[in-house]
Amino acid sequence: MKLIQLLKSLAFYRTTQPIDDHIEITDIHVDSRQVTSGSLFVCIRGFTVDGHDFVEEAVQKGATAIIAEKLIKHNENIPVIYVSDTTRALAMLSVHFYNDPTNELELIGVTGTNGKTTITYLLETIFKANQQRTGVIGTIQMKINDKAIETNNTTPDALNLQKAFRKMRDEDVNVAMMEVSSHALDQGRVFGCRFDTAIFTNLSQDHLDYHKDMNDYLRAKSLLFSQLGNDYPLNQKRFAIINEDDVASALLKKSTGQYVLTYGYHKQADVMAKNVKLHIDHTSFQLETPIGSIDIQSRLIGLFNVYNMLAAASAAICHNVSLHTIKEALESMTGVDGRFEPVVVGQDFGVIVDYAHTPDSLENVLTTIQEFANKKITVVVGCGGDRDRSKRPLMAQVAVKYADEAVFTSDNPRTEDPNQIIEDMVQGLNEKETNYTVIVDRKKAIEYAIQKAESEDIVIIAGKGHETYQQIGTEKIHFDDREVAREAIKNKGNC
Ligand SMILES: CC(=O)N[C@H]1[C@@H](OP(=O)(O)OP(=O)(O)OC[C@H]2O[C@@H](n3ccc(=O)[nH]c3=O)[C@H](O)[C@@H]2O)O[C@H](CO)[C@@H](O)[C@@H]1O[C@H](C)C(=O)N[C@@H](C)C(=O)N[C@H](CCC(=O)O)C(=O)O
Ligand SMILES: Nc1ncnc2c1ncn2[C@@H]1O[C@H](COP(=O)(O)OP(=O)(O)OP(=O)(O)O)[C@@H](O)[C@H]1O
Ligand SMILES: N[C@H](CCC[C@H](N)C(=O)O)C(=O)O
Ligand SMILES: [Mg+2]
Repeated sequence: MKLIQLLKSLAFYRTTQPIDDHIEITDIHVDSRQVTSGSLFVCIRGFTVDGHDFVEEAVQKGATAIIAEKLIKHNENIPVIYVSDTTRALAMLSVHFYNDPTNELELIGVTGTNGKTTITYLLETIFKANQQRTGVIGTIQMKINDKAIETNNTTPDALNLQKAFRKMRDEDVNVAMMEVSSHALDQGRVFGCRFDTAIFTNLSQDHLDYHKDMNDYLRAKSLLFSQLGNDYPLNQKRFAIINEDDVASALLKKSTGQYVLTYGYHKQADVMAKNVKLHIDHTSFQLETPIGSIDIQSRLIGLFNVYNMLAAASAAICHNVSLHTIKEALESMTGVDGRFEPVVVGQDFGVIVDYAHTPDSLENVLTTIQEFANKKITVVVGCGGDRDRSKRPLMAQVAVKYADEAVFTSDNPRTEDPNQIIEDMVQGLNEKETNYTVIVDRKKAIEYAIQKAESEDIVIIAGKGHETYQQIGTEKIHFDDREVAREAIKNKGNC
């Protein structure tokens, strides 16, 4: 694409020299290490380094133009285009470069502290059952139809997002569901995405390393709703799908000028679960919606998953999927990678791997297990390094409150001392709360819990779910809770 053409996506800019009509842009890059000949390099000020410091490297690698927001020294032959905000410019340029791909597909965004990944996978199953071609973007991976692509972030930056949506369109995807993290909303990674539907799951404590406080965290989440398609024609309805039972629902409803569809269990809502029956191996409820009601029997466990199913069903009916198809899909879903995933090697006790890494999700998972367990519950849990420190004591409190024994261990210590992270957790406990053991080495912690388990006990290994690594320092070492648990069960030898 011609540079002069691409720059039409920017409202105002200044250039160091007149833009030559012939300059062709072959690609856009934000990382100097990835620049290829003929690219446009956009300088982004990061949390760690400043992209403006890498212009020289970008030019050496063949960048033919630079977008910057602060004065840079430059090679006279390369035009520099100055804008007031390079992050916003990146989104606009990417949308233009990839020819506005989200205008060509139905796009559903999911935000909230817990449940996003689960809901996007439920939606994928529903839309597949509806004979549509699907794309998924989120924590585990990106998926284009059945092809999985590895990603670094739950929500990629604006450039990689628009590129991914174009790839989806090239593969005839017509509906995409993506997790929209609060970090992404705060950093403008989803500027330029034309959401048709925005889902809110719930709000509870997490990420207070990044957000100043819970209000700031909620403000970031609300951006998905305030950015929801105000420029759309009336015949194309946009929906905000909101959990009525969550205290944040009132503010989020006010944040959007679009249609609102609420879902819930306790409070009166547009879409409701009635007659909920929770069992150890399945869940049943009646799904009541504005287009009718239908009985659902699902293999997902726990009330929190009823909420996830309500959210997914609500979005699906807004996208004209029939109740019959929603039922068929929800009932076919066996689970999501690393979420409440049983590890079964023929042993006579239960082992579950789950991704609970917040106080609220840990409480949900432990209270769900408590409902069915009649013998000992052991939880193996840690807290991530270089992440919200204030959730550590809260997670320890939840662990000792709902489990008979907690084994505190490491969960991606990153650049922190794992002993100190566990110390921060233990600080949350009083002298009467002694039902815990500290085993820093996660493998040994899992082995210990499994070794001690007796017939019908339940061991829940929380926090890492689908992850296949342990990040120590800046290095990622292969580690999979499910593999370690399976090995430990075999070594115990009662299966
Ligand atoms: C705190 C945070 O959000 N950081 C994100 C941010 O990185 P950063 O600001 O540190 O970037 P940086 O390293 O300073 O680089 C600045 C610029 O210089 C460029 N650069 C850098 C080095 C170089 O040699 N040349 C060069 O050009 C970089 O490409 C970049 O454009 O921008 C990067 C690119 O988009 C992200 O990958 C990165 O996410 C990091 C890996 C991260 O851990 N983020 C977490 C906190 C996060 O975003 N999590 C949420 C999910 C949370 C949840 O809901 O559970 C997510 O959406 O993933
Ligand atoms: N609706 C929910 N409410 C509370 N807890 C939930 C809910 N759904 C799932 N959980 C718990 O949270 C964990 C993470 O679920 P999931 O991966 O779907 O959430 P997420 O919002 O994508 O998380 P992340 O922000 O890390 O990407 C699950 O393993 C389960 O323990
Ligand atoms: N997306 C979450 C994942 C946390 C998972 C847990 N295993 C950890 O590393 O803290 C985060 O980045 O906070
Ligand atoms: Mg997720």
